Amino acid sequence: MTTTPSSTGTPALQLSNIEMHYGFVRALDGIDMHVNPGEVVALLGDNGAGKSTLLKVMSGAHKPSHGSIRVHGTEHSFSAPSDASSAGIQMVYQDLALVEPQDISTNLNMGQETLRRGPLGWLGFVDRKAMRRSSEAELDRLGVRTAPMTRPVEMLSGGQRQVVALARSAIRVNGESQGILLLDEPTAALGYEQTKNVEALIRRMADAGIAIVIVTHDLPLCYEVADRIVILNRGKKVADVPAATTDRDHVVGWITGSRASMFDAAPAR
Ligand SMILES: Nc1ncnc2c1ncn2[C@@H]1O[C@H](COP(=O)(O)OP(=O)(O)OP(=O)(O)O)[C@@H](O)[C@H]1O
Repeated sequence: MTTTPSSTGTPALQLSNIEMHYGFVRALDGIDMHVNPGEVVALLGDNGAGKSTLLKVMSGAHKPSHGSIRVHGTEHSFSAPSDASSAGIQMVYQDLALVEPQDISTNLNMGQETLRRGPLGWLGFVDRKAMRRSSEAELDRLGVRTAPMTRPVEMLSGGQRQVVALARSAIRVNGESQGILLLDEPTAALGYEQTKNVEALIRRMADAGIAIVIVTHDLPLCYEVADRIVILNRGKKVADVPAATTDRDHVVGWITGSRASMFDAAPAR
């Protein structure tokens, strides 16, 4: 597992002093957070802690009221998810955003279709065989097993759908620069076996160099895949700790607020 910065020492994604207000509600209050290439960071917190808001800031869906975002060291200002996507950040939403009647290959290639050669390509005809071949190669590289490429997504199980959605994002971010994946509750509503498959895929994607942020309420998942745990409480970061050496009771204490923030100054004696 990678818990140290990349060879250049530059985080894949770095947020500094992020604030976000919804009217009078301060949903995020001075958040500093980073994720390194090849690292999995679990973002935890109770209901209303600010996790979704922070994920939306990272994915370009929300513009923060204050603060800066750097991707591989370059400062960005996202006005829309397409800006974040261009910077190599892909978000996998809980609803997965798959097109149910279309087959796996079509879903994997959505928005990046291969056109046929010659006049048919000029008319916008897609090359389904080439798309299937390249999708199979990409999935092999990620070590992903799914149903046959021609199977419509509506015929897949919940776990298989989650794998297709994750693989689609992994393929998109695995371009020239190392990508960043944001996952919103990736194992919610999955059974034991399906959860294990998704956990294994998340680890393989990280081992391929992708930086991953997971929002979850699932502590076992967090301990299974995360290198580091970041905990929010009422819009503030209260802990940023390595998963391997942090006691679960401490994590629960930070989530519920019964444990003081590790960033608060020690009380004067
Ligand atoms: N669109 C909105 N308008 C006003 N307030 C909002 C909006 N979205 C979130 N909030 C408020 O911002 C705070 C953080 O909410 P957020 O959804 O980010 O929390 P969360 O940690 O993702 O919670 P959950 O685990 O319940 O999804 C909460 O106080 C919430 O009520």
